[in-house]
Amino acid sequence: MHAIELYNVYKSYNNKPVLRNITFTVPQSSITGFIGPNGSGKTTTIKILSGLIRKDKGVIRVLEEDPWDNPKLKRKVSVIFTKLPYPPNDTVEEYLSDLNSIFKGDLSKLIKEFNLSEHLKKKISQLSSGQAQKIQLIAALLKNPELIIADEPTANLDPQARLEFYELVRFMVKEYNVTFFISSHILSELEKVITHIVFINNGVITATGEINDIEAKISSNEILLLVREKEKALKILAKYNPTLDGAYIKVKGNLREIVDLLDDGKIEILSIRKASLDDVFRKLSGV
Ligand SMILES: Nc1ncnc2c1ncn2[C@@H]1O[C@H](COP(=O)(O)OP(=O)(O)OP(=O)(O)O)[C@@H](O)[C@H]1O
Repeated sequence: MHAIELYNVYKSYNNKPVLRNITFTVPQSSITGFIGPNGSGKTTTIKILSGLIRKDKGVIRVLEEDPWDNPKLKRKVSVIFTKLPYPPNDTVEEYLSDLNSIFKGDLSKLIKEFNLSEHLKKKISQLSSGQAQKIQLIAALLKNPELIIADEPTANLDPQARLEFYELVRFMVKEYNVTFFISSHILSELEKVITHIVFINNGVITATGEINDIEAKISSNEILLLVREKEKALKILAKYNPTLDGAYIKVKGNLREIVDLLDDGKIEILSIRKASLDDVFRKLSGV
C-alpha cells in the first residue's frame, strides 16, 4: 500500500504554474526524500498533502483519503516544519504535557528515548535548534501517527544535529512503524537514511523510485577523474567518449581498465570518484 499518492496534480499561484502534472507515490514504511532546489515546489506540495492549501487539478490520496478538509487525517498524520511553531515561553514539560492531554501517548517513554529528561524545565526559547527539533519529533509521535511529513526539518541544524535527527528518524521508522516523507534541498545527509526518493525541479517530477535503483539507473558506472594532463588523458580515453564536468573528466566504463589505460599512458591521476547521488541530483535539477 502507498502512504501517499499523487496523480497529475497541478497548482498555480496567481496564474503562475508552480506544480505541473505531479505524479508520484510514497510506499508505506518507507523513508522517502523529497529533493529539489529552492523554489522547486516542495513546500507547496507539502502544504497540499497536509490539507493546508488546495490543489487545482489531479488526484491526491494520503493514507487513502483526500487530504483537503479532512479531520480524520489530522489524527493519523503529523507535519514537522523547519522551525518550532510552539509558544516560546512554555517549558518543554508544559508544552509536551499539554499536547499529550489531547493525544495520550507514552510521553515519559518518548522523553527517555529522545534523551531529553534533563531539558524538561527549560523554556522552548532556550533550546538549541537540535533539541527543538527533537521536541517536534516527540510532539509528532504523541498521536501515534501512520505518516510524518517533514518540510526541510534540518535546515536550521548544524551537521552533527542533522545526523542525530536522521538517526532518530531511522529509529522511529523501526520502532513506531511510521512512514516518513521528508523534503530537503541537501541530499548528502538524507542519502544515508532514505529508502526512496522523489526529485522535483521547477514544479516537475524529474525522477522517482527506490534509492538504489535511481542511483544505478542514472549514475550507472560513471567515473569522474581529475588528472594532471587533461588533454592527453582525453585522447587516451577517446574510445570511452569522455566529457568534461568542471575540472573533471567524466567517463563510463570499468574503473580498473580505465586506470590501467591512464597508467600505461603515464597520466598522473589526482583524484577518482564514482558519480554520487549528489551528481545525480545536480543533473536532474539542472543546478
Ligand atoms: N503563496 C504564494 N503565492 C505566490 N507564489 C508562491 C506562494 N508560495 C510559493 N510561491 C511560489 O511557488 C514556487 C514554489 O515555492 P515552494 O515554496 O513550494 O518551493 P520550495 O521547493 O519549497 O522552495 P524552498 O526550498 O525555497 O522552500 C516559488 O516560485 C514561490 O515563489
